[in-house]
Amino acid sequence: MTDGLEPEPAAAADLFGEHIAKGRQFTEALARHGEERGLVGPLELPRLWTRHVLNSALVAPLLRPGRVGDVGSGAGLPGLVLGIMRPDVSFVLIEPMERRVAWLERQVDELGLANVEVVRARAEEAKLKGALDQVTARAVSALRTLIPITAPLLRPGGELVLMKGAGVDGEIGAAEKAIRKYKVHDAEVLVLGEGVVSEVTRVFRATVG
Ligand SMILES: C[S@@+](CC[C@H](N)C(=O)[O-])C[C@H]1O[C@@H](n2cnc3c(N)ncnc32)[C@H](O)[C@@H]1O
Repeated sequence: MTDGLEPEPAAAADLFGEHIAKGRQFTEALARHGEERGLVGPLELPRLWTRHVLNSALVAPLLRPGRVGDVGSGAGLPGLVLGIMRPDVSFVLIEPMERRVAWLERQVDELGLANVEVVRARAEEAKLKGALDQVTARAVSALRTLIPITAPLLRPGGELVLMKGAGVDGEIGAAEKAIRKYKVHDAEVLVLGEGVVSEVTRVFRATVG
């Protein structure tokens, strides 16, 4: 057990299923090294499971076998959590900051995630245009600026799976121009985890092209 880390919530084993050992390994590594590496603030340890790891884990059932990009993975949220939970999906974690990339690569190695690749780049400069089936992102930017950097990575008919806060409806209103420009359609807001975790996760899901 790592000092200050929230005890593992009951929902963790249910959500991770057979992958719970790796879920614990990643969460404990983040609790141990996250602060010194500037990945999570000290105040996050008592809510690392619920607010960060389980919140990310709730997205796993939305993914389909194929190639999924996680833009701005940072500490590996949601990319590494999803990589652990969905070995049937190929992930590419797109992150520009060198020390975060080093962390992600080390975790991929230590967790033995053969399905996860790390690319050091800003999304708009990554050589992945039109290459992905789905794109995830969490806490990167508002939809107005997030859609222009994520939508071009998708193949026609690919899907945005963007984790958002309670202000998502306002973000959608402000993103109208980008939604039209990037041919974003069939958009919906999913509320995940009600009755399962203390903080629900909202996802803006939409098809592009
Ligand atoms: C606030 S952090 C969130 C990290 C992680 N997704 C999370 O939920 O904890 C935002 C991350 O997005 C990355 N980022 C910012 N702009 C980006 C861009 N244009 N393309 C890819 N990543 C970007 C930053 O380097 C940073 O790691």
